[in-house]
Amino acid sequence: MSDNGSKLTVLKEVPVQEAIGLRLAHDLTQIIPGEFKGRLFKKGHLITEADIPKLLDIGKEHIYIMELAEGDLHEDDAARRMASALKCDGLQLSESHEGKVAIKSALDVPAIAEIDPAVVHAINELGEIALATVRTNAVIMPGGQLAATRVIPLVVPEAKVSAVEELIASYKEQHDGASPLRLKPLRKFRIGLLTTGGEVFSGRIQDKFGPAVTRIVEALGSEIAEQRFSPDDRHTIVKEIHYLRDQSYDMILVTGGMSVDPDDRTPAAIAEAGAQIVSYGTPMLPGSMLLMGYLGDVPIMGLPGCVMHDPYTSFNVLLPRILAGDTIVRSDIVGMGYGGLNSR
Ligand SMILES: Nc1nc2c(c(=O)[nH]1)N[C@H]1C(S)=C(S)[C@@H](COP(=O)(O)OP(=O)(O)OC[C@H]3O[C@@H](n4cnc5c(N)ncnc54)[C@H](O)[C@@H]3O)O[C@H]1N2
Ligand code: MOO
Repeated sequence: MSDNGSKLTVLKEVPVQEAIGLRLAHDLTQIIPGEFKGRLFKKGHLITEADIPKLLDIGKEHIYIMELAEGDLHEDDAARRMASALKCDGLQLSESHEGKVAIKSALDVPAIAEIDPAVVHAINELGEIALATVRTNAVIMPGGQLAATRVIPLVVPEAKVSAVEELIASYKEQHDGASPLRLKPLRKFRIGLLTTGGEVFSGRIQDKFGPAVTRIVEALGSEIAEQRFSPDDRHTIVKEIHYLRDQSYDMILVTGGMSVDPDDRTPAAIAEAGAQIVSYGTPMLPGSMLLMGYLGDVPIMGLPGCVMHDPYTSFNVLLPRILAGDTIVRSDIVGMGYGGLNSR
């Protein structure tokens, strides 16, 4: 509440029994663990006699009646204004709900988030307000949420929200109008897949890698255009990589033979095929034996066995970035170790 010189926001506590005919000043939440969490009453709801036991059930013996002073903002309006300042092409805002506005993807394809952490910190440094975001490079599916705004008290000085708007405006000014919060859409790649391993090539065991990689790739809107098979023979692997390159696929994936056995030929074959190796080995677990390289400008990856069975590996981190058009460099790989342990 702020003193604007003339009038202060008035919050009057009224016992619920005396509140019939009055309007609620904010959304009221009910939580029944395991069953329900959400809005029981909406801001502005006209209280009736039938509401009184429901209000008592959620622990409300009093409600607020509010007269907002000029220069103060209701939590819903403050959250909406902050979210509007952050909105740009590809984003949409939810209605305010219990004082919160969600910022979501408006794209019809998956995307990755690009967020400037310094701006997020500067906004949260102001106090009494909250901007929570996902991390840069998080995958956001169509309609998925990447951030939310809220203020902490029921009422904040408008100056607080203006300060947020100014921080965002000055970021946009310095970045050609780009918001500190944006999405990079994923392109649809046609991918060539080479599955190595004598035990699969000979038919001793059934291929489990193809279906696993297909699932991951398709979930991001791309496709495995062709799958080839090879025994653990370096020359054959090189020949098959060249075949896939000659089909002009957008990316080449090679599975199996990525670790330390004598039959693990894949890393050497990828190098012999002419790829520039960005890194063989990735400081993330699972997924440490992953190889990242480029054959000309075509990304090529050697995928270790864990990709077959582990739901989140270094492949899940790098693939979306490649589909978004990022070129992976060594510092990207090095940076994956911090926070890169997904213990099972
Ligand atoms: N002593 C060490 N052991 C392991 C290391 C290590 O550094 N030192 N690395 C571990 C990591 S990390 C991984 S991941 C695994 C697997 O590495 P590879 O990519 O070399 O996998 P393979 O040896 O080719 O196969 C392992 C396992 O998976 C089966 N497989 C392979 N491809 C398919 C397929 N297409 N369909 C079905 N099953 C497949 C294969 O038959 C083997 O049973 O190594 C750790 N060990
Ligand atoms: O590369 Mo392994 O792929 O860490 O489980």
